[in-house]
Amino acid sequence: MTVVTLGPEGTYSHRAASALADRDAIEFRQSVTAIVDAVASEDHDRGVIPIENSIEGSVTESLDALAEYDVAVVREIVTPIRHALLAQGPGFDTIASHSQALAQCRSYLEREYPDVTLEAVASTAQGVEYAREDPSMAGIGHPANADNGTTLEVLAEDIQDQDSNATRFFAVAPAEERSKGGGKTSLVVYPNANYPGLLLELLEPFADRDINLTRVESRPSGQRLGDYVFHIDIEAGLYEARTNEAIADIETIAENGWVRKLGSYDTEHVVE
Ligand SMILES: O=C(O)C(=O)C[C@]1(C(=O)O)C=C[C@@H](O)C=C1
Repeated sequence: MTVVTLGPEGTYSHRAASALADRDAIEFRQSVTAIVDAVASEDHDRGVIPIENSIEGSVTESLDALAEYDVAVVREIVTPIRHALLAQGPGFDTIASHSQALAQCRSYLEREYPDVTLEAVASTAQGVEYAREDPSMAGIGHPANADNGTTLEVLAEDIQDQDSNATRFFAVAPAEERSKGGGKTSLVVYPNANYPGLLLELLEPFADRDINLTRVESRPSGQRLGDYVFHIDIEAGLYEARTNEAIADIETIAENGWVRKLGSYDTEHVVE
């Protein structure tokens, strides 16, 4: 099985992808959209993308890619995120990392480095690679990246704003691998409508059947201001009659738009 995820080597996405395949079966892309595209066009069997962080919330590029491409979600991987500050030495003037990682360390950075320039780059490991090439830069990423090639100094560890920092990743697969088995299901709903009580109507079919929601997120549809796509995760599988009844109700409400069933899956917690 070949897996594609966010590169270069050493990203948190790479660490999560290691739960699915050996290191030599993992390839890298520079963006989440490119990963989902590679799976939708069946260049790879699986893609691993970050979905949501406990401090910073949704990874919006991932949600938008799931609304745009027809792929299945086949597994959820939750990992702790513990960031370190890596550099050739203390004489840097710029800190580069993924925007999510910079945001997860906001308090530390404001307190310790209020005058340093923060630069958002494609991934944490990319920021660390810049620090490896340039003594005026530091990177924020997993501390294991210090020894990837040349050795960088670990200037500080555990710099995330909360010790409990964790990110949820989805393993995505080609659409025909969509599964009905699993304790959770993800849906993307575009009602293409706007009237009082629409969101309430969309959620009632779950409440009526005692189905717990684990996430509701709205993203702009891109069509017009105030028009939304809803990402809904529920604690029930597509193998259950109540899930299919609730989805049938939602399909009626969204008759002028669309409902995408991303599939059912189980959650795995990866500690390291
Ligand atoms: O840059 C990385 O290392 C990633 O895998 C991306 C990402 C994200 O997009 O949330 C993954 C986990 C952390 O929350 C920080 C960054």
